[in-house]
Amino acid sequence: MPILEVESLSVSFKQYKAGFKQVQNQVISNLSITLNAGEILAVVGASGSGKSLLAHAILGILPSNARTSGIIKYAGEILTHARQEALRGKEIALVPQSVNFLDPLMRVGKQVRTSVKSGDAAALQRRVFERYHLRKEVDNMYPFQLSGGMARRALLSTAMVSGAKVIIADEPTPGLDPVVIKEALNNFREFADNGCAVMLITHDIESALKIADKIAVFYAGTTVEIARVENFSGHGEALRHPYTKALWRALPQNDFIPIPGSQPHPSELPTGCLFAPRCSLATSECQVVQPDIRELRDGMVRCIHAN
Ligand SMILES: Nc1ncnc2c1ncn2[C@@H]1O[C@H](COP(=O)(O)OP(=O)(O)OP(=O)(O)O)[C@@H](O)[C@H]1O
Ligand code: NI
Repeated sequence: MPILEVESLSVSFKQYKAGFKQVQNQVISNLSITLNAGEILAVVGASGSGKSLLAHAILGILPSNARTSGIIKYAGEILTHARQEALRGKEIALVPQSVNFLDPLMRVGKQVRTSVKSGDAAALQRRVFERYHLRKEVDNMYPFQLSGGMARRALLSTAMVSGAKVIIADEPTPGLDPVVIKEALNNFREFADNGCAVMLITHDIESALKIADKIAVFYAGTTVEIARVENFSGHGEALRHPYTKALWRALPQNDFIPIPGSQPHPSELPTGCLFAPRCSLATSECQVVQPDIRELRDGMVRCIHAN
């Protein structure tokens, strides 16, 4: 059952160029994604591909100069701004990419306790801190007294005790030691197995493959492929999009060959397929219009040549 649906989301920012010329930078284009109850959907893609902006669009915390179009639904109903505000931190929790989201003036134990909606807040907070190896002294510390890794564990704790149905975790693990990473990933899996859902935004495809059900691959502000994790095997024969195949082959345990070229900047997106300038399959048709995302072999792909 879909718990969160994003339909044709586009996000752009007005930018001023030299000579006060205004341009509209398209940072997310026509993006659709569904998150089902019981599922972990990993979102992977290069830096600047729009992953955090998608998270912020779902939570309704995009900067005020962002212009958006498209529909986001939660539990089948449209997420209006008022509903986003009412559900934020309650039914939909964010593990933010930046540790600056912690309140600098509140002791971290208290911050975590205030996000508990039902049950014994003090006991839940201590239990989650223990799980993430945060000692008793940490309860009374202020964010500036924490290391980056400790702050990240406090942010994870906040989402875990919130009682949310959906957790959107934006790069939750960098800087954490492997034991804590494993703990956090297991927590996400348990959370989903209890009928909730997780969107796990990460650069770490290998970790994502261990716990996720599906992987959405982002490129230049849109999804090029959504595939089940089982498709990531061998030489990537079961994958659909040339970019996904190339990402898979670029992993150290595979061919470890980087993909030549780089992702286009939002101010200079190609008119046709966004990946065409780097794609060995590109034909003249690919230069004309951006392909729609379509179903293919129990997955989704945005490429006219994929079969
Ligand atoms: N407030 C803003 N104004 C203008 N452009 C922005 C703004 N915030 C983000 N962008 C641009 O939107 C694009 C997508 O940014 P986003 O932060 O979503 O990327 P990301 O995929 O999360 O990257 P990373 O992996 O580095 O976290 C980038 O090109 C970024 O420069
Ligand atoms: Ni990001």
